[in-house]
Amino acid sequence: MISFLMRRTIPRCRAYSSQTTSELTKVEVNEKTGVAVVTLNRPPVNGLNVAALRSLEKVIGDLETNKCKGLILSSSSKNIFCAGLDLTEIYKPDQEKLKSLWTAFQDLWIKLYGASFPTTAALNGHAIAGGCVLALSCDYRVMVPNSSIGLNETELGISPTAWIIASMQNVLSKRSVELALLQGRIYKTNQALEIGLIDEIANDKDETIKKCEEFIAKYSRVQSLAFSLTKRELRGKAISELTSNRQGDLQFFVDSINNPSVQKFLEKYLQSLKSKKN
Ligand SMILES: CCCC/C=C/CC(=O)SCCNC(=O)CCNC(=O)[C@H](O)C(C)(C)COP(=O)(O)OP(=O)(O)OC[C@H]1O[C@@H](n2cnc3c(N)ncnc32)[C@H](O)[C@@H]1OP(=O)(O)O
Repeated sequence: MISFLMRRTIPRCRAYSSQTTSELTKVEVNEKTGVAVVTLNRPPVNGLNVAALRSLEKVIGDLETNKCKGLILSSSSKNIFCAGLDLTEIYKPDQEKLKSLWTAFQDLWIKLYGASFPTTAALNGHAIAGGCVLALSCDYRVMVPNSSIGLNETELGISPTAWIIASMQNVLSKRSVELALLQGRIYKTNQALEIGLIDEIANDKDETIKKCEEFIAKYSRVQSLAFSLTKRELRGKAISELTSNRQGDLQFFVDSINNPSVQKFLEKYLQSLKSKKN
């Protein structure tokens, strides 16, 4: 069943004993449970460029084909889950690359949000903007202390589009979504737990994975077909709204990014990230 993931086999004593590694996304499947740990691997911050988005999308597609029992999305970084879209791809962007970036992000969201198996995010660190979208696209989120999570797009001058809002509305109260999005607010771990943006806190990365495994195990008695049909009923509307308006959604993003005031802000923002070290 999971033979496609077994090209590089590691010793049986490990719980997760079959694995493939691409440069950008590492996959380890527990042969006993069929649960896959998928690790984002684009140092330093797992910035999402086209290749990273496509790599993750392909992995999820393969897991779907191979009837995976559950997904744990993790990161190879010590303290960052994902810092969102690669800012260097949206500052002074090449227009074709910009379109490919958003199209790849749409494709990934459709696969992850609509996955027919339980999905979890083991947040071993910050999950900002697109990183938060990845977490919100999963069914469950566990985060380590002293990290941050949220959608800061309005701070950057970009307005979140309908499917991103839908992902947040799936998790938070209407009031919390309004406050979070209109303020472009980033939450610390304990605040995120309070409003329901994450489901649990874990002490460290290993514990995030353990808690995600426990969550997925709760579905062991649920019929796969019933699970996927129910998820489709719950999430299908948001997905079909995007699939029927892909071009409009893309144009909105491209226009937002090309807005001179957004470009001006991105320039300062990138400088401020760089100057933190000095
Ligand atoms: C309608 C639109 C809705 C959805 C759209 C989504 C758009 C996005 O996702 S835009 C991306 C927004 N992301 C952010 O605002 C996050 C920015 N980064 C941070 O806040 C911090 O880096 C961090 C909290 C994630 C981590 O902080 P830490 O102190 O550990 O590391 P840094 O020194 O800040 O970063 C290391 C290194 O990485 C560069 N970098 C950080 N984030 C990004 C990024 N998103 N893309 C590309 N590069 C990034 C940062 O500049 C540093 O680079 P140098 O080592 O070269 O200085």
